[in-house]
Amino acid sequence: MTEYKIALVGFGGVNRGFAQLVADHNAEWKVALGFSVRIVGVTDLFLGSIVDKDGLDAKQLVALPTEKGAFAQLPGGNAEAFNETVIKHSGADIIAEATFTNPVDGEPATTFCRWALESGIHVVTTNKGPVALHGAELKALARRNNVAFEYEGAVMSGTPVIRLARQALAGSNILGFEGILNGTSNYVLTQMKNGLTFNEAVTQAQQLGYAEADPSADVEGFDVRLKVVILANELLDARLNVSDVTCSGISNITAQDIAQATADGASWKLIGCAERDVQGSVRASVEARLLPGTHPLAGIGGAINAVSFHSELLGAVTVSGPGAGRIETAFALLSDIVAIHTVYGK
Ligand SMILES: NC(=O)C1=CN([C@@H]2O[C@H](COP(=O)(O)OP(=O)(O)OC[C@H]3O[C@@H](n4cnc5c(N)ncnc54)[C@H](O)[C@@H]3O)[C@@H](O)[C@H]2O)C=CC1
Ligand SMILES: N[C@@H](CC=O)C(=O)O
Repeated sequence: MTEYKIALVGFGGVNRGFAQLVADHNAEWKVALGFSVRIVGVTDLFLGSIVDKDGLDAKQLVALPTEKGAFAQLPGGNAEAFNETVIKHSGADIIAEATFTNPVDGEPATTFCRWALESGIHVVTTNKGPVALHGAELKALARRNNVAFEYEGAVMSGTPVIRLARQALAGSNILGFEGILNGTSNYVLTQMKNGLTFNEAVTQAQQLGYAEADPSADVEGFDVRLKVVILANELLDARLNVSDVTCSGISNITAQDIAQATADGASWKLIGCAERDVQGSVRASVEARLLPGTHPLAGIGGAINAVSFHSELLGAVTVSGPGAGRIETAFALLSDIVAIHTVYGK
């Protein structure tokens, strides 16, 4: 029986959600998935760090109070975040990287991924920064070190999009995509329709664990822009940089705009899209659009996301599911570990 030793880098909503999955489901994974997981280290800028090569108690980790330096309360824990030690020297086979997304340079998460990959350790991440801004370099680094760099949760949380398009739609000739790719902004638009103010809806999205550390990334479209870059580079063979994608958000949409749209049977949605033209160049954008009620994306509400892939052989294929959420995104880390097990396991 394979047992993966995992170190968690960042212990906010997503990695705490992953520890919860381990606490609740590790025994059944042995039977259903053919492996189990042992958490050997955790590090977090706010909480500190802890390593135990014999394995940490996942339930105890989940129950840790969100207080500065809280890991010092556990035997062997420290109030300081020894990120490099935990990544390189905890004995982990896999690093689950879930620190904040930095949309400018992807740091420090990109450095964390590099440390792991250079040390021959697999990386699973939900962080959009390293993938959108340094994806090609990190994939090459992983290949050179014969390890995996997996990031299913970087787009649409636990809803399978990247692997589905890359594997199940291989050969269909994907020409483009359009989608609702941010849970927070879709939740905000939905709650404004239900009568909340913009600020009240953003606060709710933060409480529910959907929003970025800086929620302006959600409502100004920057988060979707990273996801568009990831999907376009992955599926359209594009080499887009963030600056290639035109970008605007939803913060200018007023309660009156929403009411008018509702009266007209339409809905405002933040849409990220990209398409390849006949010359092979890819154009991409992020913007709020007023969709008629008949549009397939018009009825997607709350933190649910959806993306339609346009392919030569199938026409439109649309996938819909959770676009944010702690447990939903933690599931994406599990799906990455399953993918690693399929290739490297046994
Ligand atoms: N929450 C969600 O629904 C989704 C989140 N993501 C991405 O997953 C990642 C994690 O998300 P959440 O857990 O919700 O964020 P969070 O803000 O709850 O947790 C991030 C944690 O990283 C820690 N951290 C920040 N800088 C660090 C550093 N230099 N070293 C060590 N730890 C550091 C923070 O102290 C915090 O506890 C983010 O990149 C986010 O964009 C992706 C898909 C969905
Ligand atoms: N803040 C993001 C989280 C997932 O990427 C969102 O709301 O979609």
